[in-house]
Amino acid sequence: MRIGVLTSGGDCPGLNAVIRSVVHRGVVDHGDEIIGFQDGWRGLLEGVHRPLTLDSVSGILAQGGTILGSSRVQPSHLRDGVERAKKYCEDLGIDAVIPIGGEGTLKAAKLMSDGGLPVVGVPKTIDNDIACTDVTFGFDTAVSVATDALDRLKTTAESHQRVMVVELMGRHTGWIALHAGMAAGAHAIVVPERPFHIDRLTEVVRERFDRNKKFAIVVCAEGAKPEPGTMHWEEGVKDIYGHERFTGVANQLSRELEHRLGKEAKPVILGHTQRGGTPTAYDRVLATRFGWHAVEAVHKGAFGHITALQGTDINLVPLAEAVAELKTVPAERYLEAETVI
Ligand SMILES: Nc1ncnc2c1ncn2[C@@H]1O[C@H](COP(=O)(O)OP(=O)(O)O)[C@@H](O)[C@H]1O
Ligand SMILES: O=P(O)(O)OC[C@H]1O[C@](O)(COP(=O)(O)O)[C@@H](O)[C@@H]1O
Ligand SMILES: [Mg+2]
Repeated sequence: MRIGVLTSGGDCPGLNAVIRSVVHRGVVDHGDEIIGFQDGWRGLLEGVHRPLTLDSVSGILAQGGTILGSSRVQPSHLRDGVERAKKYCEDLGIDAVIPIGGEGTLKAAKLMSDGGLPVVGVPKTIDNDIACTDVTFGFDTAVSVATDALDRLKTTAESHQRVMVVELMGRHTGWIALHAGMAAGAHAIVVPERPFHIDRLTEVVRERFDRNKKFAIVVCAEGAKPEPGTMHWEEGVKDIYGHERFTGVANQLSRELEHRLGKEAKPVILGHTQRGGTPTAYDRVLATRFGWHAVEAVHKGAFGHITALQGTDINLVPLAEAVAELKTVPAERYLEAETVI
């Protein structure tokens, strides 16, 4: 068979491990030809591609980023391009496409699949918010990077009796903040699923100083917001891809906490360091398994599905189910964290 592969949306440690696995399983075990589209859906819409051989994927297992590049394309442009993408694949003799991406990419994959393109998706995101899969690769790496940063911030915060307000990624969900906050022993964790009340947050930090503690670490997901009407809040505007441009929860929160507590509060925005660089061993294994199973699904003709980790098995889940809703942090998971902060 001839199989196309592309990476789309925000990059994520482990993308190269999936690409490598698709090439190995396809070429070595099935005698397939693998074609890589450049820069995500744009490569498919504009016809920019190259063959991927065993040599092209040699040495990329532990490499961050994606050798295929990624991009964002306006959804309307994508909707208009379904027929063009199909025609292009037919002309190239491509039997199936494996898009690797987050919830946006998988919505685009569903669009293509509904339009008749044979597609098997592979979910990726450091945010871990895709429904139907217990975990996405990239999440473990992001949590490790964030935990290491929090550990380091604790020692400098203590030396200067400061509050550190650390902003982690997590546009719609607080999985990275929850896990890194728990792993590093943060003193408050703020997530988008649970709007915060500035009075309560201030009290948590004040009580800590009252107990003669010398510092506090407040972890917040970038998409976290206050309960409406409880503090002045600058809302972000949406970009042309429909993503909110955040105004900086750490900046706004640290200003407010400093004002209320009379203690120095520093904002720290970890940003893209969380998704750059080498994937952890866990993410390399999960990514490799996803690639292997995506090729199997193509050979079974199981189009319109994504690979998903359920327990320890990799199963196939319909795209429609995978994009129906995001996997948010449930209240009981937040309660477990609250007990130890
Ligand atoms: N609702 C949608 N319908 C069709 N295509 C979409 C939709 N949302 C996003 N996409 C496409 O998928 C691309 C990647 O989505 P994005 O949210 O940026 O990244 P991710 O796949 O990591 O979530 C977008 O640039 C766009 O082309
Ligand atoms: O800076 P970018 O590339 O626009 O993306 C930022 C977003 O991408 C992420 O890192 C991952 O989100 P996706 O998996 O949806 O791409 C988010 O945590 C973050 O909000
Ligand atoms: Mg997205």
